[in-house]
Amino acid sequence: MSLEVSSLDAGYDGTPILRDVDLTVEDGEIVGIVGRNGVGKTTLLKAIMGLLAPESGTIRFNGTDVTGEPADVHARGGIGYVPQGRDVFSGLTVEQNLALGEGIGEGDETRYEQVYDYFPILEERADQDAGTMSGGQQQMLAIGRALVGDPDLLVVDEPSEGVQPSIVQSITADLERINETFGTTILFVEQNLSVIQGLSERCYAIDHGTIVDEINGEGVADRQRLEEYLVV
Ligand SMILES: Nc1ncnc2c1ncn2[C@@H]1O[C@H](COP(=O)(O)OP(=O)(O)OP(=O)(O)O)[C@@H](O)[C@H]1O
Repeated sequence: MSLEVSSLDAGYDGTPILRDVDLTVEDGEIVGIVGRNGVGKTTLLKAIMGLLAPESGTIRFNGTDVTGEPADVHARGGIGYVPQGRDVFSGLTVEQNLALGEGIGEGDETRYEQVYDYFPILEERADQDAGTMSGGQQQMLAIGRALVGDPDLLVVDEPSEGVQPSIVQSITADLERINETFGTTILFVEQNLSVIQGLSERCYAIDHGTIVDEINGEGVADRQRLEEYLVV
């Protein structure tokens, strides 16, 4: 698995948001994208997912140019997406929500078992409407739904948002375990310092639609350096 974004420009209805974004994710890495509200983090993930057509630049997945390909092509090619706000279907059961992920990738029964192993609460609540679950449980469901499709790359938009602090840590640990056990590469957006520090091996800071810093190993442990790019 490899993801390579080069000189990417993207925006909405002619309003530029992302400018000249370069970013790479190597096989097996966990890479974070950090930055304040409204700097373009979600826009970047949408462009990577094919939900927003770039103005210019290229997105390569496993060496293949996928720029401008629609989202379902990205999904079938091995990129799973956990959108901001999760987008679970409240009126569908947990199991029905998971099944939506199956249609996308090459999921099979074994994947369900693995997802239920990771998130036992999803098996316990399989027949309940997703809308009856807490924010944290819905986040687990959204991650589970992406995993059912057996992605090589999991793209996660603000996993801590709307999740109780006590559950944030467990979701962080789950993502780490998914990376270790399945070898799933993870690219995530986050503003929560402890999640960023707990999860990222490396991260990019984004401001006004541009990558302004690339922070490696020791830098990730440097709270002050990260706080420059976050609201504290
Ligand atoms: N669908 C849209 N149409 C027009 N403008 C948009 C749209 N979505 C986002 N924007 C604008 O693009 C800019 C970047 O938004 P984006 O959601 O990518 O930021 P973000 O860093 O993910 O912020 P947050 O952390 O609040 O989600 C903002 O100015 C936002 O108002």
